[in-house]
Amino acid sequence: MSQLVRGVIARGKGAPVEVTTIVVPDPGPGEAVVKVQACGVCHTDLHYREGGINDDFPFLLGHEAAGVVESVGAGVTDVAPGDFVVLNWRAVCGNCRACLRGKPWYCFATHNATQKMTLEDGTELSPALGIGAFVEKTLVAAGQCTKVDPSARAAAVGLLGCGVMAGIGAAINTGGVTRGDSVAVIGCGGVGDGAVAGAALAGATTIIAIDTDDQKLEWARGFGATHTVNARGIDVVKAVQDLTGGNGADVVIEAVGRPETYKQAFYARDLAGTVVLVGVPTPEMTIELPLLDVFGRGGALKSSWYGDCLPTRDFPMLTALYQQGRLDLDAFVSEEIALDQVEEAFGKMHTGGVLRSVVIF
Ligand SMILES: NC(=O)c1ccc[n+]([C@@H]2O[C@H](COP(=O)([O-])OP(=O)(O)OC[C@H]3O[C@@H](n4cnc5c(N)ncnc54)[C@H](O)[C@@H]3O)[C@@H](O)[C@H]2O)c1
Ligand SMILES: [Zn+2]
Ligand SMILES: [Zn+2]
Repeated sequence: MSQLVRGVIARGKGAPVEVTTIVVPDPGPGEAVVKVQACGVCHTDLHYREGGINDDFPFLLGHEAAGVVESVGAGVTDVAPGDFVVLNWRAVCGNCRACLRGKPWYCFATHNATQKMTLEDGTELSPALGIGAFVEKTLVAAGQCTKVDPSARAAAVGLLGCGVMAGIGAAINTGGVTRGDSVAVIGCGGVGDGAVAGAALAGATTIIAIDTDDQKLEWARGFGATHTVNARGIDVVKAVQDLTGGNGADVVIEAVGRPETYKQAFYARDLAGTVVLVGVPTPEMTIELPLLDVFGRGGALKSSWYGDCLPTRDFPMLTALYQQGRLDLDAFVSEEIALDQVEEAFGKMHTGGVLRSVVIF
């Protein structure tokens, strides 16, 4: 029997989101229905509602969530009703070329639920990042559910489902930050501060946080930034060079997704440094770089999807660090909000004052 629940959808490009009734089918083979307890508001949800990712409206937004498995379909053995799980948007297949080559974070056969959640009139919804979790209950593939310590706070560990994981993983997994490194992070929202926290966990000794908002910079210090730079009206590349003995940073992480910050990231690295691109640009964005500059700089230019994470390895590990007081996930949660405040939370991404708004059910 399908169930009727409340959820947040984006109907068309740029239109404000709305709370409406969603039809959640029973889980089919390999699927699970999860009672969502908390779901963070990520900038990628705003990209969806602005039509910046694709045009498959209407979207069921939300993808950074933790909750409890309510029911599972045939053949599901890894999770059972009652399990506390963090949802992931990349359930790796184990069999594709990427998986077999030991790089499952590039899995191109990601399994999401095959059935669709719909509106009451039968309109099929596109779940954001294959999840859709601004909803009381959601249908996902069982492989999208990763069990973590059930005593952990849902609002905190749910953030591992996207932004904070993307940031920590960009630093540790993609950037390979190690003890003694200098790291610059451009954009200190939930993702960028995840990168700051990841760099600190990895033992970086210089961590430069860069943002246009002083409040964000103050929070970045709390996550381990050793230096902060307000990017307004200054030469960001020079600022990073000045703080790294003229060299540029060993690892530069871009967590904004704009042409000017992509360009800053490219030039702010040490000649042998690594640039990690995490911010998501829109399809029309471009930058021009002299080929001599591309050629003349060694190191590596990488992008990072989901922090090159393995949810089954990384979610329980980071939850353990959180429980031990070594990773302050609570500090990412600026406010707990209700389902009908998602549009307001999008507004705060521009006006500031909030690191992560988290919808609590
Ligand atoms: N690659 C991935 O796997 C992945 C995962 C999640 C999110 N993202 C992307 O990462 C980006 C950041 O997401 P978020 O949720 O942290 O967003 P956010 O809105 O919380 O944070 C963005 C930050 O960038 C700052 N900023 C804006 N313009 C700037 C500039 N010119 N210089 C320096 N700082 C500037 C803002 O003040 C803000 O603090 C988005 O593009 C999002 O889509 C990527
Ligand atoms: Zn695969
Ligand atoms: Zn996200």
